[in-house]
Amino acid sequence: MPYRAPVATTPDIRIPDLERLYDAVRRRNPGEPEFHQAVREVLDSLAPALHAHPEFAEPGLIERITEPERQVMFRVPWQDDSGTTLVHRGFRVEFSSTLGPYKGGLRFHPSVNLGIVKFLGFEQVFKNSLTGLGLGGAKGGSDFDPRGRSDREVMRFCQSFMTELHRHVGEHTDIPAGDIGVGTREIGFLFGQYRRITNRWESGVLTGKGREWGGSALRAQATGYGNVLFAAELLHTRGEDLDGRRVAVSGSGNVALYSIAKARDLGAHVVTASDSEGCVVDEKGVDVELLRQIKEIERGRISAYAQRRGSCAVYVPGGRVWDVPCDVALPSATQNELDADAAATLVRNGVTVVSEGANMPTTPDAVRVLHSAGVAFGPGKAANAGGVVTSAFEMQQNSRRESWSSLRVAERLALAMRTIHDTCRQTAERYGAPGNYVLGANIAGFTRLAAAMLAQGVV
Ligand SMILES: NC(=O)C1=CN([C@@H]2O[C@H](COP(=O)(O)OP(=O)(O)OC[C@H]3O[C@@H](n4cnc5c(N)ncnc54)[C@H](O)[C@@H]3O)[C@@H](O)[C@H]2O)C=CC1
Ligand SMILES: O=C(O)CCC(=O)C(=O)O
Repeated sequence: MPYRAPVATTPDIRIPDLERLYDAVRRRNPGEPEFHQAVREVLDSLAPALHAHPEFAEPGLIERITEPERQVMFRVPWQDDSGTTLVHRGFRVEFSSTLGPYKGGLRFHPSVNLGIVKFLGFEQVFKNSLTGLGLGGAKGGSDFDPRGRSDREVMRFCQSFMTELHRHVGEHTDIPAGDIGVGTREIGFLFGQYRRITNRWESGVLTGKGREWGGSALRAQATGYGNVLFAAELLHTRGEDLDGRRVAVSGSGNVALYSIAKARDLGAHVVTASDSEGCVVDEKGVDVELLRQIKEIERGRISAYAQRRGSCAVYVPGGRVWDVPCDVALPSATQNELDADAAATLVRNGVTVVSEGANMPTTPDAVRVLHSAGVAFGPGKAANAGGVVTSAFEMQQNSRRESWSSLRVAERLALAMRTIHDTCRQTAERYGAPGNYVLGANIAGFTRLAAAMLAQGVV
């Protein structure tokens, strides 16, 4: 069903002028287009909620929601293997602690800047609220690129990063995890330095830890697994399932790898993967063990996959996976990787479900194309929430000194993804936009957050 964004134009003076609020956010945060985009999408969803709940129209509420509680920027000096001193920039944006301690990942990538971290932190607040768990929202990272660096260099960088970050984090304050460029290796180095500086075994200070030192079963798999479970829920609403479907996945990192593995387990045929230099098309179905060996163990490029896989796989330098015909598309690499042109191609080729493993991978114009064509669209705030949900399981295990089995975590993750799906679906219906999971996710996240903010006063 075509969806028209309900920007408030009502003369009802109790409803804030969302257009004016958006302009103010743009003015206060110049040069941060990703943050503007994330705020715009949420504000465009809110008019029905503000009409139904005049109490949420309290002056200043949306201004507070769009302004981080705290933004930390710091210098990260370190020495590479040749002894050269390099200086990077570190960030932690603690966006909201209304619903619990700040929670969200760290991204190490050359493109990281304050605006990127703010967009990710803002998204995280709504995602975490939508899960129903007691988690606030934050994000952090650095413009450091771990790619091509030795383990020792990554260790020295992480130690320097944590030497400043430790002042701001803690199991009851702010609990970082991984994101692009930050996996179990980086979390290990960060945790080691935190323990050394503070002289505390505080396992709950980071999630995504190794299994032997406080990590949860399935945390590494959880975001990809969760997104595939969410896509399956979207298919179920149409009386379909993943069995026998052709699936296109972008990326070849943590989220992409475990999306491919889970989709394959559920009988789907995954035919693509990519990195920032190109994509592979594998008509026999992506060999996830080979891909994992190349990307996670050898830390190589995806072109090596086609070389080693044989004639069924083709490497397309600079190619995009969205040109490959598929029933289900799972963008799992980075923001704004699926634009309106790619969405139109997917629609022409008969896609029925698009579910976001990455954060904000689909541009607003592309979402409009997909909605207009009746494609079921799962926004990242909902569809990739399995990662942070399993981080919350890790925190529960840490505080109780427990270690849950994979089966127990898998059952809880599946239940959480079903509940998040149903919450989005029912909220969209209740607020007059059936099938619009963007509106459903944003309003469900907003109403819980706004009610808690009103209860806690102006802070
Ligand atoms: N790791 C997690 O638990 C969660 C991650 N996410 C999101 O999922 C996405 C992927 O994150 P991870 O898999 O953890 O990171 P990763 O570092 O393991 O993998 C990132 C992948 O994206 C690819 N990539 C990066 N920039 C690209 C570009 N410009 N074009 C094409 N490919 C590009 C990289 O080659 C790599 O394959 C990000 O948007 C992240 O914010 C969301 C929720 C949780
Ligand atoms: O596990 C977490 O704390 C956060 C994961 C994350 O960064 C995300 O959901 O985007």
